[in-house]
Amino acid sequence: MPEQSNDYRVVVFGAGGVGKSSLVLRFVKGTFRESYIPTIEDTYRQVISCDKSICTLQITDTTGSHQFPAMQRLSISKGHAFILVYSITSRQSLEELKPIYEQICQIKGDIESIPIMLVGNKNDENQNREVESSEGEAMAKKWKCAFMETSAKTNHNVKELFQELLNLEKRRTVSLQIDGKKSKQQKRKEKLKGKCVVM
Ligand SMILES: Nc1nc2c(ncn2[C@@H]2O[C@H](COP(=O)(O)OP(=O)(O)OP(=O)(O)O)[C@@H](O)[C@H]2O)c(=O)[nH]1
Repeated sequence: MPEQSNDYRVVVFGAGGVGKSSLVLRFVKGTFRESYIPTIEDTYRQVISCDKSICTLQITDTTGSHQFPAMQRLSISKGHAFILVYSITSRQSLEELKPIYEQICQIKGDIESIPIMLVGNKNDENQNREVESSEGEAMAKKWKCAFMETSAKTNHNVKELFQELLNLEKRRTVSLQIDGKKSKQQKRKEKLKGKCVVM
């Protein structure tokens, strides 16, 4: 977990209607609503145990609207980890994640040190599928992040999604500690290798 803070800030991004609020509400409150109420921005707190201590997971559910670029930049700056959500029923929603990913790269720099999950939600809607799992996986590989398909409706992989994000953070912390012992030249080489690529 980041030093000097007991809050671990996770920011959820994605196009309007992909199910960001539904995933967060399913995780935090265990509920699901069929109706669609667009979000401006909501923040939820969940107490979790990490190793032998307690910390707070602060989850920011952002708007799917493109009207608030300053809010988006601020959320990226403050975030420790990111969940990028598209709907498997909308290829467009996957496309819309690209500029968000690019902006995370620009603001955060060394992208490989940031826990990011690419999430294909609504996987209960297989009959309306526009994006194959293999395409999500390929994108995640390109973006050097982890990938999962979920359904906020059926509760498929929702807890696992947040758990995996925390696992990524844990692995990152360990690798940063190991990294501390590497030579400057080796670190530079690895940094160059970790540059962001957008398809
Ligand atoms: N079938 C199915 N529908 C879902 C799922 N997740 C969300 N929905 C539905 O999709 C619609 C939009 O869900 P939201 O969670 O409000 O989407 P959002 O991404 O937060 O939307 P914005 O607030 O506009 O950014 C609602 O009608 C939900 O019931 C899912 O996993 N499966």
